[in-house]
Amino acid sequence: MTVPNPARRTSPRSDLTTPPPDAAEPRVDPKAELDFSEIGDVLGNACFGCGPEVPHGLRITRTGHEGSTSYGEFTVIPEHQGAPGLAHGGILAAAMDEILGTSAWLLGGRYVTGRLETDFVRPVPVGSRVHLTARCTGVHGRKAYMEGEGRIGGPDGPVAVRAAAVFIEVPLEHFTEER
Ligand SMILES: CCCCCCCCCCCCCC(=O)SCCNC(=O)CCNC(=O)[C@H](O)C(C)(C)COP(=O)(O)OP(=O)(O)OC[C@H]1O[C@@H](n2cnc3c(N)ncnc32)[C@H](O)[C@@H]1OP(=O)(O)O
Repeated sequence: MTVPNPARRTSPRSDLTTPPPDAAEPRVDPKAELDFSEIGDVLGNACFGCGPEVPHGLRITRTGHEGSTSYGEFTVIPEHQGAPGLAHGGILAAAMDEILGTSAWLLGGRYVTGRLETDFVRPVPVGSRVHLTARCTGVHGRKAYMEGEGRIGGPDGPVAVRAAAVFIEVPLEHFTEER
């Protein structure tokens, strides 16, 4: 049996992260496009992914979107290292989680990651600028199916990481209730 080489696949999707045939096309909520301040009420500026002053955080900057496709960037710093001189895989997965979550946000609901699948395609040296892209591939009930990739050095740079995910819509209380 031939084992597929993940580096040669163009999508990391499994059955669990592939929208079902009756999934709806994603629709961006114009309010979500405009009302960016609301996410600050939920996440504040303490988010490891995008908090602008979180020590050793990813400090991802969101650079724009077209429909549900969102774009962002971050730089791999020494504190993100796993193997010597290279980004830790968990850091790259966190970066994908953040940009996938940004595209889910644009749908207008409040979403959390239910499942995140990641293919690590090539090593990412410390100091790299990683360009992130994510999009919604379908919506089914409370589930938003997402996928994206991270490229080294520029939007057309080599793909380093690919991810697919299912985000689940939750009520505001998910974030505010005491636990
Ligand atoms: C641009 C402007 C800026 C915007 C910035 C925003 C950026 C934000 C960036 C942030 C980025 C970081 C983001 C983060 O880091 S979010 C933090 C990480 N995630 C979590 O903490 C989530 C923890 N889990 C839960 O709270 C619950 O398990 C949830 C809420 C997910 C579901 O529990 P709940 O009891 O509510 O729902 P349910 O169990 O009835 O399931 C409902 C449906 O969902 C399906 N399902 C459930 N789990 C999975 C799964 N694992 N794979 C596939 N499917 C799954 C399930 O089959 C069912 O489908 P169906 O039977 O209806 O068909």
